[in-house]
Amino acid sequence: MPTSTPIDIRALTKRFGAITAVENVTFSAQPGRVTGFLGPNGAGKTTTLRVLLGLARATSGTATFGGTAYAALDDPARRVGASLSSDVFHPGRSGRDHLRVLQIAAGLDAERVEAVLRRVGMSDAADRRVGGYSLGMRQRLGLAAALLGDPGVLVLDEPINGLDPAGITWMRVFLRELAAEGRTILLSSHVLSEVAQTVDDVVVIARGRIVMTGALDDLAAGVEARVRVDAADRAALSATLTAAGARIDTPDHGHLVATGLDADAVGRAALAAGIPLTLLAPLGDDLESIFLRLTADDAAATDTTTDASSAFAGEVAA
Ligand SMILES: Nc1ncnc2c1ncn2[C@@H]1O[C@H](COP(=O)(O)OP(=O)(O)OP(=O)(O)O)[C@@H](O)[C@H]1O
Repeated sequence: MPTSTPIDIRALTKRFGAITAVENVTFSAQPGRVTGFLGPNGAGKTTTLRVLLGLARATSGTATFGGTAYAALDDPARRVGASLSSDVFHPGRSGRDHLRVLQIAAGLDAERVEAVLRRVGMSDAADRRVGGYSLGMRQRLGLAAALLGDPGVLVLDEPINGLDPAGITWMRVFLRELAAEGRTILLSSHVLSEVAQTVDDVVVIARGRIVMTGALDDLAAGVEARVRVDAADRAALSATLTAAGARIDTPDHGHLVATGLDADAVGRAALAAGIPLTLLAPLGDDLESIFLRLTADDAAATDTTTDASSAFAGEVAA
């Protein structure tokens, strides 16, 4: 059984000259769980992971494995496995040779190469040149490399990016299995829906700052319902829904949007007031829409962002 430790990121800030890539980021990832580190492109995910893996230096704050920085780990290859999207594979080298080079450099047994090839289902393709691999095969090879030292902690940058549906299912089952073995798994993604069925916990980052941490369920649980609704007598509908406790927002696609009541409550309020509805459609309560509202690029869209984040049951930083 590999030795597993939590990942602890505390008050991490990383600046590149005038650019602040990551600001005061704090979160942890626990053993036995898959933690999704989620945010749009450029949000600061890769920078955070690079600091964690000792590939970049923090401007301030710490990123450790149970209190120990990567560079200070006794036997890093056996403790932490990583796969970064920037990893380069020599295109003329076979998958097996790529792993051999890493295995030798890390001082691991040669049999580990065959073990990880089997584990990621790449034994048959192992003698082919990496240059001819599909993106899915490269992802598997990256994962095989991360697993060489049978580490208790896995740090994976966008492991699902570019996979086809069968590949996503395979990766999901595999990562769940690795977590069930007690490993700490931190994976980044810019698409929540791709990892929603894989992760236990989520850490959402936008513009270098954490906007939400908690269990995946917290993401959906605290968000106010929104309903697109309309009636021939829009003024009467608006007054009725306001009286029932909804806020009526700017028209969406030319219709009213009621926030704070779900579709059932909106329908009942209209019925009680004798207002025939011409439209009643729940809005934006699928996970991806919530994620997009939370990470909206337009920082001034704080109406949605603040409303949504302040309602989270999980720990929230504005
Ligand atoms: N070496 C660097 N020098 C200058 N700016 C950088 C450097 N590395 C990253 N940045 C900037 O820091 C910010 C965060 O980038 P980062 O790559 O960490 O985001 P990300 O969330 O991983 O996005 P992506 O998925 O696109 O890689 C971006 O504005 C990026 O341009």
